[in-house]
Amino acid sequence: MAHGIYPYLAARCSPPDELLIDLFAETRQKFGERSVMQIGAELGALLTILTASTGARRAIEVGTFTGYSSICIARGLPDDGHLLCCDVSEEWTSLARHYWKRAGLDGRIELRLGPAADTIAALPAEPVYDIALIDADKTSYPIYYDLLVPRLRPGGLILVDNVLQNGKVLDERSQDADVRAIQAFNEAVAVDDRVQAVLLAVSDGLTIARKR
Ligand SMILES: C[S@@+](CC[C@H](N)C(=O)[O-])C[C@H]1O[C@@H](n2cnc3c(N)ncnc32)[C@H](O)[C@@H]1O
Repeated sequence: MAHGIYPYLAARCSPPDELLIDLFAETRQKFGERSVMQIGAELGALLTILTASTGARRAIEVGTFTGYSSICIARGLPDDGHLLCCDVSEEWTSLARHYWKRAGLDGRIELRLGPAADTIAALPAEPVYDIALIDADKTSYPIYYDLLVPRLRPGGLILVDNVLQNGKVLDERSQDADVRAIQAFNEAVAVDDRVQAVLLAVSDGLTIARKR
């Protein structure tokens, strides 16, 4: 992307509301540098748009942290929609729970604590999910993806965050485990004929894979 264009477009997306601004600030105040794990506001807006415009009713998220992405997805669901959140951290997700309540979304969101691969593997292998977000430990992305594809309805979307690794995916000699895992993951998704996929330069890179 041309130099300087990203801040321009990020500043011209619908801004986050007061609740998301408060969540961003409280995450930073409580968890310091860890707050960089939060998704950006422009990706948050895109999550709500994709969830709402596809008419999604059942969603699943791998990697919840303090809840920013989950709130954006849940806001795109209908009142009787359901989002299943998978994370390992009681501490980080306790802030998410607080904000789900404040947002009036706690009835729509369920949290399961534990390794996400175990949580997803324990779900029936039925194609019932309309939309999924993967945003957890990068080396496990292929595992999450392969567990999620059969659980997604035809036409459903898998969204995958951080697929550019701050541009480090271009370094074919990288020894960084996360970068190498994402490089391999991106190659595999591009030739996976179970889906139609596009890699977008939104935030740190977002893959959208639509199940055929
Ligand atoms: C990048 S953060 C997620 C950010 C979140 N989507 C947001 O919008 O704020 C990654 C999260 O993945 C979780 N995580 C890491 N390893 C995991 C695992 N094996 N199973 C489930 N969650 C895991 C971490 O606890 C952390 O909360």
